Amino acid sequence: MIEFKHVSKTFTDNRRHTQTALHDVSFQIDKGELVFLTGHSGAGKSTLLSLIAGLEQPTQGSLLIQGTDISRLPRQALPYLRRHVGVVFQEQKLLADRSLLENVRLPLLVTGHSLTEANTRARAALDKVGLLAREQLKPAALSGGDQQRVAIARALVNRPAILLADEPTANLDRDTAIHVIEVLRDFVRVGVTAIIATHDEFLLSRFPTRILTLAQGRLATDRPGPVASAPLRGHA
Ligand SMILES: Nc1ncnc2c1ncn2[C@@H]1O[C@H](COP(=O)(O)OP(=O)(O)OP(=O)(O)O)[C@@H](O)[C@H]1O
Repeated sequence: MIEFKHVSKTFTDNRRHTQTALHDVSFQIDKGELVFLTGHSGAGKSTLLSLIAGLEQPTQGSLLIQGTDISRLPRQALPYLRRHVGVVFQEQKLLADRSLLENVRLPLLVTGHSLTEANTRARAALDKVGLLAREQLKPAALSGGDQQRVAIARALVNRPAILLADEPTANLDRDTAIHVIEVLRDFVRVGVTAIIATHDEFLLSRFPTRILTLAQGRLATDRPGPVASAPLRGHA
C-alpha cells in the first residue's frame, strides 16, 4: 500500500544551505493498518507525511503508493495522487462562516459531484463521526474535539484509501484526544490506511498499534502493533 525504499529528502533554502529532513528511510505499511509516527520536533514527521500526500517528492529513493512509484511521476501528476489521500491537521482549517454540512461537502463539490450527491455523502460522513444532528451549526459552536471530528469527516468524504493526520489531538484534553483517535480507528476497521503523527506519549501508550519513530530524519525504531485483523469490509 505504502512503501518507502531508501527515501531521502533534502531542502535547499534561499541561501543555498541544505537541510536533510529524511535520510535513507525504508518501511512498508499495509492496507488497513493504523500507524503512529513519532519523534522530536524537527525529526521529519511532517516531511514524511508531505511525501505520502504528494505535496513533496523524494530527493532520493523511491516511494510506492498503491503500486505507483510517485518519485518517478511528473509533478503535474501529483494532484491525481492527492485524491487518494485525506489529510487532517492540528489546525482544522474549517471555514468559519459555513455550516458543518457545507464544510464537509466542499471536497465533493470541488471534484464535480452534484449538490444532491454531495449532501447525501457529507451527511453520511457526519453521521459516522456522530455529528449529523448538528449539521447546520457553524464550527465555532463546537468544542475543539468536535471540530476535529468534522475535519476527519471532511478528509474522508471523498473516500480516500489513505488518511494522514498531523498532530490531530495537539490542543485537546486526554479524553477528547482518545475519542478522536477512536473515530480514526473506526475508519481503519473498514479498510482505510491511517498514519497519525503525534508527540503524545499518553496516546502512544494507550493504543497498542505500530509505532514508527524518527530521529533526526532517520527511522530509529519500528515497533510492531498487534497482528492486524482482517478489515470488516472494503472502503470503496
Ligand atoms: N519546506 C522546507 N524548507 C526547508 N526546510 C524544511 C522544510 N520542511 C522541513 N524542513 C526541515 O526539515 C526538518 C524536518 O522537519 P519536519 O517539519 O518534517 O519535522 P517534524 O518532525 O514534523 O517537526 P514538528 O514536530 O516540529 O512539526 C527540519 O529541520 C525542518 O527545518
